[in-house]
Amino acid sequence: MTVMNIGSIRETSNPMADIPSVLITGASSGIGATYAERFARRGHDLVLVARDITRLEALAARLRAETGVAVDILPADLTQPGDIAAVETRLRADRRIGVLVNNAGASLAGRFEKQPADGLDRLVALNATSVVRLASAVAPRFVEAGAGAIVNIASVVGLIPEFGQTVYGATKAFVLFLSQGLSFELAPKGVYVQAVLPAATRTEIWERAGADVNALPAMMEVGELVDAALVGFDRREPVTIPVLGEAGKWEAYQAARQTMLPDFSQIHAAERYRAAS
Ligand SMILES: NC(=O)C1=CN([C@@H]2O[C@H](COP(=O)(O)OP(=O)(O)OC[C@H]3O[C@@H](n4cnc5c(N)ncnc54)[C@H](OP(=O)(O)O)[C@@H]3O)[C@@H](O)[C@H]2O)C=CC1
Ligand SMILES: N[C@@H](C=O)C(=O)O
Repeated sequence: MTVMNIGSIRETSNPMADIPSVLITGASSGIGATYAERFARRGHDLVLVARDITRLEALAARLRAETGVAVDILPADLTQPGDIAAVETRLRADRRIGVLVNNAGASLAGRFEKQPADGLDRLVALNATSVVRLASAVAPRFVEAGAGAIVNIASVVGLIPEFGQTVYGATKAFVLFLSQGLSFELAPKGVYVQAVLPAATRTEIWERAGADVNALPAMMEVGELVDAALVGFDRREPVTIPVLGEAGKWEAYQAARQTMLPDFSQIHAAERYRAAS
């Protein structure tokens, strides 16, 4: 089996050599738990982060038994400063960790004017602040090593203000922008950054937000989502949108955005904004 090391792709005949550990947030269910299973089957030791200790312990025991990899659990509520600090410390100190999967996240039911400010604050803390804090914790060590990978789970909703999940979508737009910016800054230094944009995927996020997933339109199964995201990961794709059939549509979107850049260096208001004299 050829093992590709993250960042600098080195091939080795020894299947157990140079396989970095993977720290996955939101690993107790859904996409995170599936990433844990897939990376364990690839031979990566794991550090699993979430709040539910019982579920983390059960998953860890199963993966140890089924794959033989080492699995640590690190219970943490990523909206709580003391807890996220412990995860940051692990990321800084544990030099075996070569992949960070920033997956933990939630959505919030209701329309903006009905959503409580405290709920919105927690949503931003989990979906956005925790992502940037954990990336910040690990980036210096990855840059120093000239290798490493940061996988940030965004969402297609971050591209759809019309979807009506405004703050959730805003957090996902933040994750996408953060990932693209980090890729611009860190890829030249050997660090791979991937934004993954799932569409609707069958996980507990729906029930946790008060929806009946069985009453919703059909959606992707979580194993198919993660397997597609890992195809993008293995290709070192900076932005992976598993449901997008034509890569050219994303490339055209990026190109259209970049056509505006020369205008952003203008020092006078555009003609269309000049008050009629
Ligand atoms: N399912 C979908 O349709 C889509 C999901 N996504 C994104 O995928 C990611 C994973 O969600 P998904 O698997 O669907 O949903 P799940 O609800 O199944 O998983 C969410 C995970 O995040 C953890 N989590 C929730 N709150 C906290 C917290 N405060 N601190 C630490 N961990 C927390 C949960 O564990 P615990 O409760 O044990 O803490 C759980 O492991 C999210 O970022 C989501 O926005 C993106 C697009 C589509
Ligand atoms: N989690 C879903 C919406 O709530 C999504 O990101 O599609």
